Amino acid sequence: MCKNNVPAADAKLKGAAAASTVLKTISKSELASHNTPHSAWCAVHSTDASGKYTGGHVVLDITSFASRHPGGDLILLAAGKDASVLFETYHPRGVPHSLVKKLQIGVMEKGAYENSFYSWDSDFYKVLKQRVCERIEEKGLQRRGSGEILIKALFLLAGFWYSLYHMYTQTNFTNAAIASISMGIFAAMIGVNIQHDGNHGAFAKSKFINKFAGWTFDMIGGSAFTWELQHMLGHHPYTNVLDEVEHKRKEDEGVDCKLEEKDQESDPDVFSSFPLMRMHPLHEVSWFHRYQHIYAPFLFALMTLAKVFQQDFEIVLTGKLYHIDAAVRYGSIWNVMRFWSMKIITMFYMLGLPIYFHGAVKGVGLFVIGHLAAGELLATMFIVNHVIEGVSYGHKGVTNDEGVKVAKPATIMGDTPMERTREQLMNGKSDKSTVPSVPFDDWAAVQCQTSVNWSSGSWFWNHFSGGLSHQIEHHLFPSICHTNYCYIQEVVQKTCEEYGVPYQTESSLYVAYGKMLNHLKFLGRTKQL
Ligand code: HEM
Repeated sequence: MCKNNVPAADAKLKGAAAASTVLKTISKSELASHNTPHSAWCAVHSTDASGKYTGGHVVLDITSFASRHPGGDLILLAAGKDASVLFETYHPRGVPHSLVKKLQIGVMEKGAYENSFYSWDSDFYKVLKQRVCERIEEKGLQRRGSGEILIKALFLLAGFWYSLYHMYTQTNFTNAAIASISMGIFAAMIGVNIQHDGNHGAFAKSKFINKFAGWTFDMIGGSAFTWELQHMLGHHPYTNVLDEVEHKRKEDEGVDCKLEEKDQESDPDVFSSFPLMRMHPLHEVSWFHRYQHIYAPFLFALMTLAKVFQQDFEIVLTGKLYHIDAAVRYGSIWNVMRFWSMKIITMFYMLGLPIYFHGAVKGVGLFVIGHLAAGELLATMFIVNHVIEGVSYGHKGVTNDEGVKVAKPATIMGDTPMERTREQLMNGKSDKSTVPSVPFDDWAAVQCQTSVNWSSGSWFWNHFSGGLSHQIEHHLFPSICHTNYCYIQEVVQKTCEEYGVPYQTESSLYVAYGKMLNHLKFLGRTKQL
């Protein structure tokens, strides 16, 4: 049985910040000013010893605990903000209440973060966490990665360097281009299979190995720090949510964009990665969107180039990406130096050496070909998870009985799939009172509606896609190694069925891709949704 059994971290905690007896009230701006590794505070929603939410948020000083944190310095991503989502999703076995109490230095001022879209009161996620931990134990698996992912990682790294070597040494351009495509594919596979788990703290138990695995993203030309910020503070907590900038712009223009959630955060992985596309129902339609289902597959190929040349530099130079403050990573001169050093080194072997061996035009061509192959593969496997027929968009703000704006995921047709699944569950039961009631804004239920699986349960596709084929499981359990997803999938699906929560899975990547294009076609041609 899975318990909150984490004595090691607890025992090592000596003093930290908790000595004070009178807890001070902390404002949002004061919390936000403690957003660096040298002074890191974070807010998490308040619970009692049994894990029941008691309302409001406690403030923790995690500065000195960070070096002892079993999940490594990932904890620093929480600095300066409401970290309830990270706190809940990265600890499937929970965090001891006594540890939280020891780190607590204050409480958030009344009203701060009350307007967070998610609710955590239902049993759904708690039961899911427990069952998933039990399944992993039953199967004798490690929650974080072991031999299976390590062997794959070594194979992919060897494939990348071997392809690169061939790209330099093939005198025939066609052969060099084939090697470049192969290099691009291996780079994409390293991205989804190694760096992704490493940066989520899921590749291995060792913090050092996780860091090293995460760093492979810099090795293929990206930046692990940028990725952490945009993926873990943008995409995961705010999946399929329209970006704040777009919303503000519309408001300034006096457009009633129906988006009522004023302080909503954004999902920079999905929407801002793809200009010229209408991927969210609240985006305005332009004439060219009519053809987006035709040009989308070509545009997708630019994904990695856009990230490597635009987002990486934007965030390091401005210290911000949309709503995401980068101080916790790029506030450190060492991290900035690592960023620039790795950019220079990777440009040397991915662009400089091809130019040296093949001449300027062919060298640049090979570099671009590699990126296009990587971008196309990544986007194909990723976009179908979040932009597809039947998926819900994060939040169409609805006001609850207390006058608070909360999440109610809805599809582009305006329906909430959970209403349907709940009704089906009700119809099948003679005693309706036994049907569990999961709120629409329940964190885990929202994850199940804003993500879609494909080829669920398949070991091969799970490995090939680095777990992208099990996107629902990934969003629910980002700190569990992707090699486990095909083993926990059945538990997650059954629990969803039991609680009346939607679980959408497509039979193959091919089917999912077709549905994604249909969805884009509809979005590109329909003005008002
Ligand atoms: C805010 C205060 C936090 C505290 C007090 C805390 C404490 C802990 C503790 C006690 C563990 C060991 C759990 C176990 O072995 O089951 C742990 C593991 C972990 N934590 Fe945290 N954590 C915090 C925030 C975070 C954040 C913000 C992240 C991610 C962004 C994170 C990521 C992880 C990961 C990846 C693990 C390893 C999970 C595993 O073994 O499955 N933690 N943390």
